[in-house]
Amino acid sequence: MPSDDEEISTQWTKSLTPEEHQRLEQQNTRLVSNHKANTLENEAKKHWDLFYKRNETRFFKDRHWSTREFTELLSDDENEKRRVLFEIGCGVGNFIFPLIEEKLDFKVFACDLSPRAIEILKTNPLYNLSETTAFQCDITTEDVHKHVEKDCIDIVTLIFVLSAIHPDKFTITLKNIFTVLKPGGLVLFRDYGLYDMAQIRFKPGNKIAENFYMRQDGTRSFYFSTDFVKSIFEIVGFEIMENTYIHRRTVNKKENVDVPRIFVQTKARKPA
Ligand SMILES: C[S@@+](CC[C@H](N)C(=O)[O-])C[C@H]1O[C@@H](n2cnc3c(N)ncnc32)[C@H](O)[C@@H]1O
Repeated sequence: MPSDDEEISTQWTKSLTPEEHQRLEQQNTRLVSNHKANTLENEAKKHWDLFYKRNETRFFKDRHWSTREFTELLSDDENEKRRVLFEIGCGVGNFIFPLIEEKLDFKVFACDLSPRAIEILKTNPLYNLSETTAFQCDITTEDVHKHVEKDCIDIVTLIFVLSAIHPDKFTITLKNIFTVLKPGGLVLFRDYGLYDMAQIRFKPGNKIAENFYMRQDGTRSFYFSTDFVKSIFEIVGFEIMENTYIHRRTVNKKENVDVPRIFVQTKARKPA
């Protein structure tokens, strides 16, 4: 029986069944209007803030897989200078607090579009125990440079965040990240993969653009192929170190849930 944690990494995405193909075709019969799409873009901050008002810390699980998947977060060099980590789209801290609990020796910057997420994150007792600076910021704008100097970050983590951003803004987002990284610095990326079950499940009326959808709560989600991830990182000047699909099963025996998920995981480097 697959466990909740089982992950297989591959170079391929799934092939679609005829029914899945038909569902994806049906999504094109009714697209989100331009007016609605523009409103969603202008109100992205409001929708994420309402998300955290409703869910507080209850929605995302702590990411306890991070050092297993991203061994770059571990360092065995005791003489190394303290490294600087920047968690972008940190939400309420499900990625960074497990790292702090594991006593990884980082100075941490963390930002999110939602002011409420940052407020909640700051109430976590681990916040004051660590050298963490959290701030509200839209990573698609140059505001980030008011908080973080250029060429100063060793590792940027971007975990299920780029998918929430309009694809027209992927390049500017990655340029902002490139600017704050030190030469030789890394981006660790995980996000929703092409043909993930959540993509196939969308009904007509929710598709905004190719592989980009609106959820019922007004937040949005993009589904990435590894080729697409490679192209957007390389346009900005990153070197791709790893880029793969992750096939995972989410299993909850009590609730009789056993669903396949597809993610993309990428490691990219700013040239030294
Ligand atoms: C799916 S959540 C992931 C949260 C966290 N990274 C984790 O793994 O638990 C996506 C997060 O991205 C944030 N976000 C969306 N657009 C953003 C933007 N333009 N700039 C910064 N954060 C953004 C949202 O507020 C939300 O907290």
